[in-house]
Amino acid sequence: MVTTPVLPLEAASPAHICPFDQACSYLEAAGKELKLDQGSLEILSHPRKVVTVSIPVKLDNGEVRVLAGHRVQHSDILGPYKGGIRYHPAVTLREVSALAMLMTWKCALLGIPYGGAKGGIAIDPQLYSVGELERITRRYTSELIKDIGPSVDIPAPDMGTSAREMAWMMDTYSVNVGHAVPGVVTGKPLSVGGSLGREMATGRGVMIIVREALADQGKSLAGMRIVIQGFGNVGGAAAELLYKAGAKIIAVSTATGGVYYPTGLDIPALKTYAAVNRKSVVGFPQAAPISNADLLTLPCDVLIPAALENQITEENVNQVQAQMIAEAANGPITLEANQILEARGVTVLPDILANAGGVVVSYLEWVQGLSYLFWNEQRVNHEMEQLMVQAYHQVIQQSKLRQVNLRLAAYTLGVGRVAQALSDRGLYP
Ligand SMILES: NC(=O)C1=CN([C@@H]2O[C@H](COP(=O)(O)OP(=O)(O)OC[C@H]3O[C@@H](n4cnc5c(N)ncnc54)[C@H](O)[C@@H]3O)[C@@H](O)[C@H]2O)C=CC1
Ligand SMILES: O=C(O)CCC(=O)C(=O)O
Repeated sequence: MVTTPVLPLEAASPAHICPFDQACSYLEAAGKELKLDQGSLEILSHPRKVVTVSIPVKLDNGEVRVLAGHRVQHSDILGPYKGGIRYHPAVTLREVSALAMLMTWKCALLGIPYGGAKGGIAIDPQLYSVGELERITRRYTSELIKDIGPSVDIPAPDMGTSAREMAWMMDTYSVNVGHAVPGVVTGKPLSVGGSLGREMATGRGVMIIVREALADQGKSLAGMRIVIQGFGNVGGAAAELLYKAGAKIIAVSTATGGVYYPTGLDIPALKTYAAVNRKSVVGFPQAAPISNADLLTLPCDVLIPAALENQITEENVNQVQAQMIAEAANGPITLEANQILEARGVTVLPDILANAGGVVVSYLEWVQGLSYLFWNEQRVNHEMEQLMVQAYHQVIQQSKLRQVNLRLAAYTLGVGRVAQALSDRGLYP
C-alpha cells in the first residue's frame, strides 16, 4: 500500500473520480504483479517536483486576472521529463499529477529515454482571444524558466494547446536565455524546428495499434464500424487515417455534441465543416445529432475515446457495446469500468500504448533538432510505426506470459523498466 503523496493536492470531492488515486492504483497493481519492493513503490508513487505558478494576465477589456499554472515532474529516472501542456477548464493539480505519472510509464513502455511530466492551466481556451492566450502562455513559460529546458523538461501539446502555443513557449524560453533553443519544446511548427508527422502522430499511433489488435483477431480495418469521442488533434487525425484505411467512422463528437451516420461519415467533409464551425461537428448535414453520452453506447466494432478522462465508468459501462476500445485519451476508462470490461472479454487497448504515437514523434523531433538533421515524413512515420508495433507485441507477449489484461501488461513493462533503472542508479536515500 503506497502512502498518500506529500503534495499540495486539492481534496477530491467524494463524487469526483480522482485521476491521481486511479493512477496510483494502477501503479500499485503493477508493483504487486512485479513484486516490487516497498521502497521503489513509495518513490514511484510520488512526483519528484510539483510547481504551481501565478499567471497574471491583462485581458483585452483591461481586467486583470491571475490564473494558476501547474507543471508536475513525476520522474526523470530514465531521462529528461517529458509531457504535454493542457488548457482545459477541468485542469487540477491532481489531474496533472496523474497525467505526469502516465507519461513516465508511457515513455518507458515505448523505450524512449524520457521521464514523465505534465502541465496545465484551468482555462477554456475558446473563451480567450489569441492575444490573451499568447500573453498567458508566455507568462506561464517565463514562470517555469528554471524548471524546463531541452535536457531538463520538454513540454509538448496536449488538450487545448497546439503547435502555436509551442512556438510561443520556444520563443519565450529562447528570449529569456539569450539564444534560440528549439529543443525546449516539441510539437513545434515546422518553421522553428518541428518535425514532419508530429501533428498526425498521436492519431496515427492509435490507428496502428487498432490495426494490429484487429489483425490478431483475424480482422482488418476495412469496413470496421468505429465511433470516436473527440475530434481534435488526436480524434481528428485518427478519424482521417482510419477513414483512409477503409473503416466506417459512424459517429464523432466534440464538447458541444456529436453526429451519427450509420453507414459512415464523410470524414474529409466533416473536417472542413468543423474548421469553419468553431471546431464543432454539430449540424453537419445529413448526419443525425447524438449526445456524448449516447455516442459511447452505440453498437460498433471499435470505440475510441479521444477527449477527457473518466468517460466510461460504472454508470455507463454496461451499456457500452463495442468489442474493442482504444484509449486515445489519457485515462478515459475508470478502474472499476475496466474490470467490468475485462470480465466481459472486451479488448481494451490502454492509453500508455494506444496514444503513445505523439510522444514517440516528439522524441524523433527532439533527436532531429539536437542533430541538426531533418528527416522526410516517410522516415518519421516509419520510425514511429516500428516503435509502436514493437511495443504492441511486447504488451501482448507480457499479457500472455503473466496472464494479465493488456493494461496491466503495459504497466508492468513500463513500471518494471523504471524500477530497474531506479535500482541500477541507486537513488535510494
Ligand atoms: N495531442 C497529443 O499529442 C496527445 C493527446 N493525448 C490525449 O488525447 C486527448 C485529446 O487531446 P487532443 O486531441 O490533443 O486535444 P484537442 O484539444 O485537440 O481536442 C480535444 C477534443 O475533445 C473534445 N472534447 C472536450 N471535452 C469533451 C467532452 N466533455 N465530451 C466530448 N468531447 C469533448 C473537444 O471538443 C475536441 O474535439 C487528451 O486526453 C490528451 O491527453 C494523448 C497523447 C498525445
Ligand atoms: O509529445 C509529448 O511529448 C507528450 C504528449 C502527451 O502529453 C501525452 O502523450 O499524453
